[in-house]
Amino acid sequence: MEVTALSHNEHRILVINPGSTSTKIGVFVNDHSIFEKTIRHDSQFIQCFHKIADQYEFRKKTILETLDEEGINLSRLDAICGRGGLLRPIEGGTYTVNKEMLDDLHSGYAGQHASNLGGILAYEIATALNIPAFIVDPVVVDELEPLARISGFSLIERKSIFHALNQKAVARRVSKQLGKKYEELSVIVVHMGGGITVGVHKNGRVIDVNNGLHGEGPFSPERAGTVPVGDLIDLCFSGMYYREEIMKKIVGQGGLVGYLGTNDAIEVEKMIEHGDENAKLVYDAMAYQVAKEIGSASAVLKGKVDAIILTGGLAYGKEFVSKIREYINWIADVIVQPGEDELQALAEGTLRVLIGEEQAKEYTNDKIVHKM
Ligand SMILES: Nc1ncnc2c1ncn2[C@@H]1O[C@H](COP(=O)(O)OP(=O)(O)O)[C@@H](O)[C@H]1O
Ligand SMILES: CCCC(=O)OP(=O)(O)O
Repeated sequence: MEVTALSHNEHRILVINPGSTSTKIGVFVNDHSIFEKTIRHDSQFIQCFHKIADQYEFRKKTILETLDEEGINLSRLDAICGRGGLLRPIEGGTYTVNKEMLDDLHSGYAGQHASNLGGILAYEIATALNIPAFIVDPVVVDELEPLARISGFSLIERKSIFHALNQKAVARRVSKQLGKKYEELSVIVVHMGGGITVGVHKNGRVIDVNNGLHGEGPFSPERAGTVPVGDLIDLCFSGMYYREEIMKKIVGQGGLVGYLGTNDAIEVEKMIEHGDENAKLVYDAMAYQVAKEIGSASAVLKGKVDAIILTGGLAYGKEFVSKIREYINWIADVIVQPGEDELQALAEGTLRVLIGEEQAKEYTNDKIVHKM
């Protein structure tokens, strides 16, 4: 690749977004991408690792080899940023990767999710280069209103676990397009990927959102979402399953995977094209549940919704999007922003700190959370 001299106000940033079956990496000069690559991993190989953190050595080697092949000079980097992680609940922003954060990511204190590797990889590669490591808007960004925390069962509090990074980045982008500040708007952002989360963004804060990992909301390509609770309890105590097996059926093998054996919506669309009635019913049900969640989010905003934004991989599906639209068009304008731009969002969050526009926040592990 072409090597150019950096001027004093240019910052070169490596960003790392570990997903369940891929690691996306990018190199940015300020907020301008000069290299991006999705490294795919064999899903059966990945599943051999007992804990997410055990994949660290393998993913690090793959990243470094890829950068080397592309001729990227690591010594010219100024900072590294990873997508993090199932940590304890924190407010949005850019965080320095510190020891307390690393302890929680390594142990999976708040749970197992591929993004736990983001902070670990950023830290390990950055430390060898003597440069800082950050994470931006991790999946545990928690800005819930007190009202939204009440689950209805006094032993369990609702949690904020969602696609915070992409939801906030897309909401900021659309606000700009609408000629307003993110902090002035009330929007509903629907990220539809492996998991599906519907966030209520009011004046720059996500005041309510479904826990998209193992909590609630619509079912998704690989997660069950809300399930009838009494029946789930019966299943748990039926003696037929270990805890890990039930958890896997909810996260990873739930949703489309459970009904149709695939998490790939494109494959499901092909099944429907070939006349598979069951696939059509299940796919329609997923759109129906997403629409119901949007309706519920619009009630949180008392109907004063500036826009509904559909994003994530499933937003590429024209039929799927049009099904959702049929139910929710009456609420507000629907803006479709397919895919995600998480690498860009990581670079922008890091840059805000490097140029002094924001100060990096410090993570502390003094909050106790119910472990999963
Ligand atoms: N063109 C497309 N049409 C319909 N569905 C798509 C399309 N592209 C991707 N998807 C689906 O989007 C889902 C993955 O979304 P993505 O946002 O990449 O997930 P992740 O949460 O892993 O980042 C998969 O079910 C995939 O099949
Ligand atoms: C854990 C909430 C965010 C999420 O579901 O991410 P993926 O869809 O990338 O697994």
